[in-house]
Amino acid sequence: RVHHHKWEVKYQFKSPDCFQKLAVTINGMTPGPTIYARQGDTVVVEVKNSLFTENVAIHWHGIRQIGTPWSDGTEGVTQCPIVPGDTFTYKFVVDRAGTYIYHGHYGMQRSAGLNGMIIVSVPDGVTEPFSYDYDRSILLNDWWHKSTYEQAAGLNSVPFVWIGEPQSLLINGRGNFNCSLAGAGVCNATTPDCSPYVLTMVPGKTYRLRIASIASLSAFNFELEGHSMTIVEADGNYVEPFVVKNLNIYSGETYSVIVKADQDSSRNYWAALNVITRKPGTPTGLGIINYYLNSPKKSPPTDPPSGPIWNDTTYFLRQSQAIKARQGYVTPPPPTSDRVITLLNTQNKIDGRIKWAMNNMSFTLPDTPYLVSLKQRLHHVFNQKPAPETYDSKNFDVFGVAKNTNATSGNSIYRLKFNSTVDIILQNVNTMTVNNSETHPWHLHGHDFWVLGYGIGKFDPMNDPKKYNLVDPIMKNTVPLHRYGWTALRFRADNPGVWAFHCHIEAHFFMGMGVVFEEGVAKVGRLPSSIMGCGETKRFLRH
Ligand SMILES: O=C1O[C@H]([C@@H](O)CO)C(O)=C1O
Repeated sequence: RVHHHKWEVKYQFKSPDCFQKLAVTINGMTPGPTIYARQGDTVVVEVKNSLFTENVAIHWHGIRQIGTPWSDGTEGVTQCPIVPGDTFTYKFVVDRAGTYIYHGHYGMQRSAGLNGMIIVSVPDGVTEPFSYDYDRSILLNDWWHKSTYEQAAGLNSVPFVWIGEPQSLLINGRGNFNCSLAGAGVCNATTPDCSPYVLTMVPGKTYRLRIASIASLSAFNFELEGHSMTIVEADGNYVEPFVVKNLNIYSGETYSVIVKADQDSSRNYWAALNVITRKPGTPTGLGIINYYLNSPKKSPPTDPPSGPIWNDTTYFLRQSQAIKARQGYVTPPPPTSDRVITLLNTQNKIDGRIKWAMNNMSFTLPDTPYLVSLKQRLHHVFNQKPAPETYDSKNFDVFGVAKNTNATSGNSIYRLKFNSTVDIILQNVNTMTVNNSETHPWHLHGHDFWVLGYGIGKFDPMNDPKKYNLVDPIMKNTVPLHRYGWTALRFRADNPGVWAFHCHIEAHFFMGMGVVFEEGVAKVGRLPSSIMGCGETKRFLRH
């Protein structure tokens, strides 16, 4: 089956947390419309850019784009941006059931509201390894009142202006800012835009909740007061079920949890969204679990859950380590890898601006998308020197304030041997601030990777690999790198194309926290001319 969607991307005034802001919308909505499809279907999305003064690109997060690398929607990597007034058609196959998201991948538009969910159901005749009565989706986000334009300009200015903590946390696009703090600006506490999200549950029934985070900065803890959750899916892969009181979810991750409406049906409960891993500066985001026949407006009689202590890294690490592939659905990783790339994550200062660098290279996008320059062999449009494979680990103190030595900006990439097995060791450290390390959710385009292990402190290449889970590791596309920690991943470079791998914090990617992998680009089919038009790609349009 083929699903056709026609989307118009434009600015509209929205008040998701009662405070009015210009948001980037799809057909007037933020979050945008949910895409529903069945495994194996083709999705076609015609995107018209009606922003007038800004480019657009949309990434289908978790969809591997096998055979369609030009539809990945990564501006500067897989396509030229869609210029104002133009229409671009994305076409791809959703080859695996699961919960996915989509979002803008140009500038910081994801943060301005350009995001939504993709729900892929199992093919007819296939049953899932868990059962439920109802299927519901919950998209989590953080929200600022300043325009993302202003935020991006600040991040690029000397002196550097940080975006700060969000004003609100949104559950399915709804938050509740205290209008008495609004100062200048329009704030209306009674607008229907910001009435809290209500999840109505029928007593005794079982719910599958598909929970995704599209947050720009925050890591979240999501709790359904009084109800435990059984985690059964992560990033489109089945999880060996385990029960949690609350879910730690990092930007770019998706989960399915099973929840039973088995509590006191005479009252309602809170759905609570709290910030973790950064010192919270934002009130708890609140929704209502409404037991059927109570009024959805009836406030729960209890205080909302305040979440775990924000810096309880042990707790976050334990939940990450508990996620295993479901028995019967395990794809074991290759036992060894052909190449190990170690990526040191540092905060740096370059030309007076704060940046993030991987092995001392802060990533910048070239004017000509890599997919075109690599396929057409335009060797002069980006630095051909391979990106740095590792860092000087012997002389690096991961707990000390970053010394900021020798960092530069660059657009070199990693070229991977087609079909080879690659290990990535992400190494976190202290930032440029004393006693501070930040959690970074890393997202890989075009693949799932096996999550081999996590640890705290400096990765030990002699001993830590002995503790890798090579038996039943989960496969994911987004994974947290915990504070002062390391995360080890393995993937097969088996998808011809050019793929970004980056921190899913919008501001951090903007500040250079990413790398690019190329594999098998010679095997990529004829590139559609619709991805061209910018930089050196213009020469291929002159016929
Ligand atoms: O990238 C970041 O910059 C700030 C801060 O470190 C400097 O202002 C912050 O909290 C980030 O996550």
